Amino acid sequence: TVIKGNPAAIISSKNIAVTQAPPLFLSDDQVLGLLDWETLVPAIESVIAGVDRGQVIQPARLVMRIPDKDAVVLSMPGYVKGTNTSQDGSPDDSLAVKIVTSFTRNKDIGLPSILATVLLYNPDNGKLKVVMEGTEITKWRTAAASVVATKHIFPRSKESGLIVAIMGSGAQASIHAKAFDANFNVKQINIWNHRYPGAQDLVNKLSSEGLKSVKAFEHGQDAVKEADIIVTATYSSVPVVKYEWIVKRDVILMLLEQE
Ligand SMILES: NC(=O)C1=CN([C@@H]2O[C@H](COP(=O)(O)OP(=O)(O)OC[C@H]3O[C@@H](n4cnc5c(N)ncnc54)[C@H](O)[C@@H]3O)[C@@H](O)[C@H]2O)C=CC1
Ligand SMILES: O=C(O)C1=NCCCC1
Repeated sequence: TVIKGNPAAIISSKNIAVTQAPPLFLSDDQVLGLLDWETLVPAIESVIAGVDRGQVIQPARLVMRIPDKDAVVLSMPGYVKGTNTSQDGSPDDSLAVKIVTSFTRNKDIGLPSILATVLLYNPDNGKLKVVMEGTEITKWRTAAASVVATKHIFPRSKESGLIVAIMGSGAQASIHAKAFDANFNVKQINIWNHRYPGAQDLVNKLSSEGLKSVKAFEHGQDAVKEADIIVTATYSSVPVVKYEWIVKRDVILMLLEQE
């Protein structure tokens, strides 16, 4: 796809929708090129604050299960009343629908379990502006929300030398390791997976990407016992962390759940 102009500017501009221009298509790679923690974390922070101020419309998501495929389809519309003005001087309201598919057997064919599409509309007339693959933005957004939660509700989040334990070694485990490494003063990241080689593979991948002090653990209890921050990112139907494993008195626990 050839994008004329800066995709970020096109997305935030309303002019594209006023004309008869067809929707822009953005691939995951193109979306990835627009994502960074410095922009995303404050954006998520501001939208969560907007919920409190009544600036966000976000109905409960529609969940469709397909039991014979171990699959779920989630439909998530959302509207955010803008507070700033965009380049053309009008408020930067946003109207979008995200559709997520969760096919847990996808690992067998080398596809992510969670795939997503985001449809972005002109908030004043409902015209479709952008169709984007939403798998990367979904990964990043989820981890950014964990960062925001940690910043605001974990009193020790500004401490240095934090230990993060991550249960799972898939897409969310990986992006949470990167998010916590980039946004907090982390001393060590412990990775546990129900299949140990998965934890080792993720440690190798993160280390090769420059993360320091990432360690694989064979037993969940060992991974969490010194942890300040614990993230569970698995498809397990039973708890992967036991209360009695947690040694420190003030720990933040983030549970990423399948519907
Ligand atoms: N990928 C995303 O953007 C988001 C994912 N989530 C949720 O986070 C969780 C993990 O998702 P992903 O990392 O994307 O999936 P993934 O398929 O990439 O990783 C799944 C992880 O769960 C482990 N696992 C699978 N079955 C297990 C079992 N029975 N017991 C223990 N561990 C098991 C796998 O070994 C792997 O480490 C899911 O519950 C998902 O719904 C939530 C929000 C966004
Ligand atoms: O995007 C989200 O929110 C998701 N929630 C749970 C399943 C994966 C995506």
